[in-house]
Amino acid sequence: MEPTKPQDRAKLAAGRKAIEVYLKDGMRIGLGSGTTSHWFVRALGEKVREGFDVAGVPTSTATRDLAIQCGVPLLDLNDVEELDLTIDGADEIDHAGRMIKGGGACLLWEKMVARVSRRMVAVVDDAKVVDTLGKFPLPIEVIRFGWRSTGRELQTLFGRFGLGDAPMILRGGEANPVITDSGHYILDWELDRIEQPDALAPLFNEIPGVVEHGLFVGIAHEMVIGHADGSADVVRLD
Ligand SMILES: O=C(CO)[C@H](O)[C@H](O)COP(=O)(O)O
Repeated sequence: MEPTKPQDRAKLAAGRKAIEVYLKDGMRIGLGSGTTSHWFVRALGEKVREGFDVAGVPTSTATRDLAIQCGVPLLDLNDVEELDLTIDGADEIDHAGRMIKGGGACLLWEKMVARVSRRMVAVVDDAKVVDTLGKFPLPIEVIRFGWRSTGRELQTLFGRFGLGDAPMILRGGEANPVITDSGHYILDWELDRIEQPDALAPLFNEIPGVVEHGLFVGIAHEMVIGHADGSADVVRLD
């Protein structure tokens, strides 16, 4: 079914363009999460029905379920040394291809799958492209044990970058916290402007309790930017 909302039409345009430009018979593909990636997965299902031999590693249980519904054959990441390509969305992307991801709480699997992919293509609607990352709250996946303590360490780290005022927000709230596919919590950080994403990104994983963070730097090779009129631009980043 064709979407009616302009942003959804832009997401569909990006997903379709990704199929047109990148998909080749025989490919093994990382299947991203979120609504934009899901347009891609649906379009991939159509290709499978046309006879394409493709298979994918899903980056969330939601994408796994959709892929099964669409008839896209699945692979286990354990059995894959390298993927040809990952197609995945983003919550924000700057002109250098640095991204904030994890709005759908899937950042851990998304980063693991992107890492084993020869190429990673970000599919976004044009509202996601920004000059400076940070308006979208940065998601950080933490283990449940001592999550406040981990959060305080994160606050200290942000303070070193002049970002120390952001409150600690547990996604879903304490009464009903969001639990990721791997059983963790998400802390969302309203940082407003992340001026030094490259310097900040490697420091999160030094904090015990942090499982993964939603800054994806040096990961995307290309981006496909969809527009509500159905057109889409391909931007190469390397
Ligand atoms: O990172 C993600 C999920 O963890 C998604 O790629 C991101 O949230 C974009 O989603 P959408 O395509 O629905 O806007």
